Amino acid sequence: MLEFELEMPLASFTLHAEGRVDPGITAVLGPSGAGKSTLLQCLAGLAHPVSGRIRLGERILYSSNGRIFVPPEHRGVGYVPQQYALFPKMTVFRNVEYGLRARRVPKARREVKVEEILRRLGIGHLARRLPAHLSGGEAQRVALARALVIDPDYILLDEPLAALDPETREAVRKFLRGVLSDASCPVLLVTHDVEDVRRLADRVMVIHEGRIIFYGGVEQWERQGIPASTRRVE
Ligand SMILES: Nc1ncnc2c1ncn2[C@@H]1O[C@H](COP(=O)(O)OP(=O)(O)OP(=O)(O)O)[C@@H](O)[C@H]1O
Repeated sequence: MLEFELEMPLASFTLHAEGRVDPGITAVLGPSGAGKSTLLQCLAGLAHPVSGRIRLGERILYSSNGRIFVPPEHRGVGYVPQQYALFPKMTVFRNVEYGLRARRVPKARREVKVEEILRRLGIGHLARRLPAHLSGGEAQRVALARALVIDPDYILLDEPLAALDPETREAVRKFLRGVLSDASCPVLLVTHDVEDVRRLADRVMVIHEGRIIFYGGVEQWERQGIPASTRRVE
């Protein structure tokens, strides 16, 4: 289980997020500008809160009191940012290999791991391509392969389906469900689309102005009629 309590002043409000995430897929919802991406960046170790703590099981990843800040590459996090952020001059293979190199995994082992994940995600044939020559759906899979190849302890996906056309979106949804359904770790998936919640999520977390105002099952969320709003509530 991933537990956190985070405080970080933002442009127009302070992110003050306190919660826990159980294993399985949690859809993260909330109006634009609510703090969803910032929360994921804090959990990944890419944004610095002013105070708080993050705990994954027994491991403390961040504690302002204890002066602990585990850097992203040592958190065991699989993170897919909004625009995938693939390295443009590296092939697909090198992009996916990157996290293993950073962890000093030996070359032979790296090759086995990368080939295995590319095959699992159905993109083995793209290994030598550069990101500029990938479709949106293919780039999405490469970003996911890069996040999963390190066998992450938790997974953060920031609007992984947003840039896709409706047809690809549906295909990628099925594929994500397949890949992540056996993930026994916490997965946070930011989305604005109610269909993503219904098809992918085990639970829902709703953020409003930097605070978590709901965390619970999909049915409970539907019963309460909380919208997967795309607009800031004025
Ligand atoms: N480093 C920062 N310092 C100060 N303010 C920030 C910082 N990063 C983001 N913000 C502001 O914090 C608010 C939350 O931004 P964030 O990107 O986390 O929202 P979001 O819920 O992911 O939105 P969207 O759904 O549009 O992607 C916004 O008002 C944004 O302008």
